[in-house]
Amino acid sequence: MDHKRKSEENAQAGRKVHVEASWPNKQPDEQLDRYLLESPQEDVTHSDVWRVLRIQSEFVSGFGSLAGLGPAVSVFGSARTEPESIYYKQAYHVGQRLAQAGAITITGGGPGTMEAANKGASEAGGTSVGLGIELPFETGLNSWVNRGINFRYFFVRKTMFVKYSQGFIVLPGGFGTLDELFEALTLVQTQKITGFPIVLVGTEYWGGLVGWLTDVVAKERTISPKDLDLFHLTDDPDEAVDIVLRNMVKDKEKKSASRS
Ligand SMILES: CC(C)=CCNc1ncnc2c1ncn2[C@@H]1O[C@H](COP(=O)(O)O)[C@@H](O)[C@H]1O
Repeated sequence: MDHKRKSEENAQAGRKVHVEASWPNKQPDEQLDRYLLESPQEDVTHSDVWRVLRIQSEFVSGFGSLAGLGPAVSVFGSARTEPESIYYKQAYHVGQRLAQAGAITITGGGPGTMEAANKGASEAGGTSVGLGIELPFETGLNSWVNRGINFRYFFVRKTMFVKYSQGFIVLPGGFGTLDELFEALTLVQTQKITGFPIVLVGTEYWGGLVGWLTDVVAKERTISPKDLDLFHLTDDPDEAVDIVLRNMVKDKEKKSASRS
């Protein structure tokens, strides 16, 4: 996928891409997230203290940019999914359906499944958010993001997905996707977030993991058997969208009832 060419085409077509750096004076080759996670050495201990202020500022600018975003759903999946893949088509469909329903699509702003969901949302006239991450192999935001923010710290960015969406739809993916999935599951399990639907799309892909969670993890009681109800599993992207949209309506009704 030639992203540069796509960006130029988008620019010519007049598509507006609003990108905000979450930290001013951004130096793309500086991998702050990596430095932060390195073991402390005598001479860098003090810079860790300053780093806290940078992290704080990334939270502040993320919250500032996304405040009042509106109803949104985060869509996750592999950065490596090819456009010919069924998962790419499904993610596109998810983005499209969300936009048609007036919901915002949030992704990691990268290639593959993220690009597909952003493309579906953007082509259906919806708000297509990309929460990009600075990586050593810079890929940049995909061309279908029409509201983009760049982050340096994965953990700051992950907070934004949870805080500004009302559900997760998770297509097949690798470590990044699994990280996002399990963070959400842990937050729901520990009731840090409530009424938050998590839908896995792709029974063949996720079946092994779900089987292991059921036959080993729940059986060994390292999770409660009822924790298996914290997520849905489907092959149908429409069903995935319906689950999160239904939950959004329920949530809205609950909030307005508690106000009256
Ligand atoms: C080709 C390649 C690896 C590009 C990396 N470019 C990326 N850009 C933005 N978010 C990403 C990227 N890689 C991983 N992520 C994050 O991790 C998830 C995908 O990771 P994975 O490919 O399943 O493990 C995404 O939902 C996203 O939030």
